[in-house]
Amino acid sequence: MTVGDAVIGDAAIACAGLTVARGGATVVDDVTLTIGRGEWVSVVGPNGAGKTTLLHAFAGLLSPAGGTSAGGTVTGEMTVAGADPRRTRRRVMARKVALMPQRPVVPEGITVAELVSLGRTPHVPRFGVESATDKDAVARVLRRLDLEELASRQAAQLSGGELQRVVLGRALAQQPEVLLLDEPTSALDIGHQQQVLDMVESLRADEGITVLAAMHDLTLAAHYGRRMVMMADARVIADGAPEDVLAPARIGRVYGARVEVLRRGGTVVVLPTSLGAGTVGCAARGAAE
Ligand SMILES: Nc1ncnc2c1ncn2[C@@H]1O[C@H](COP(=O)(O)OP(=O)(O)OP(=O)(O)O)[C@@H](O)[C@H]1O
Repeated sequence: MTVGDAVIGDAAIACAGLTVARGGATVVDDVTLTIGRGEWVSVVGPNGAGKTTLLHAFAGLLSPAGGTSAGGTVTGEMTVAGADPRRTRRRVMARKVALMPQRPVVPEGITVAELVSLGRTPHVPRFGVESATDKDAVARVLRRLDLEELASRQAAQLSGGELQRVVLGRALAQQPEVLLLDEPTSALDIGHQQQVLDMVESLRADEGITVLAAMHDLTLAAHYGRRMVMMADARVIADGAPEDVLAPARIGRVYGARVEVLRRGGTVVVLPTSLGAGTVGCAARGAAE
């Protein structure tokens, strides 16, 4: 099977010339990527670069079969877990691909356990009831994410960080082949950041799920993603090992930030520096190379 010029073979995600237009603007521009099964790829880039839109395109949230919806116009080639999300029914796609959204919508009156159970919906037959397997999957997720004590609480009353773990739980309960994470740890304290990302990493290593995670924390993104894709102005401007992508000059150009990039024990650490102490500094716009 090929997408564009690439032979995708066993790829979990492949796209060629993927372009998304929204509200008259091109917000994802000519993106070509191939992501192998079992990879963890971190997507980084400044606000508005197009990260969420890319994840939504892969999740099939932007356009129904045919290509156009209020969400945007998606052109180019794309396959995710063996299917084109634009031409595959949402329920079928949801058995293979789960998205943890940046801004979750929480139905009124729903408990934590019920919200996590929603992840089983694509697996439960229409007009059927949850099986023992479904209940087991939910119980396992509640345990692994340290959510058992919160199970009967109203989801709408949780703290931002608690809710973020519950929403990840819903995505994990889907038991997807491809897990799309949009800022999965933005509301978490440092302990829960590690707990949650370590858990996703163990699922990747043990069960071979593919992880594509949009993350703002460059150090965490580099620590968990063996590969990093950097976006700016709707385009992919760098794709490779974190130590290559996170060049201080590039971070300065793309983010308009002054940073120092250190290597510590095989991982890359990005430190903000104060005026005068930094290595670089300049404008954020027009950063695409
Ligand atoms: N429904 C929409 N209609 C029009 N423009 C949109 C819509 N959704 C997003 N955009 C625009 O698309 C661009 C990319 O947005 P996107 O949310 O993908 O960026 P991002 O890289 O995820 O940003 P952030 O880091 O701030 O979450 C932004 O300029 C945004 O304003």
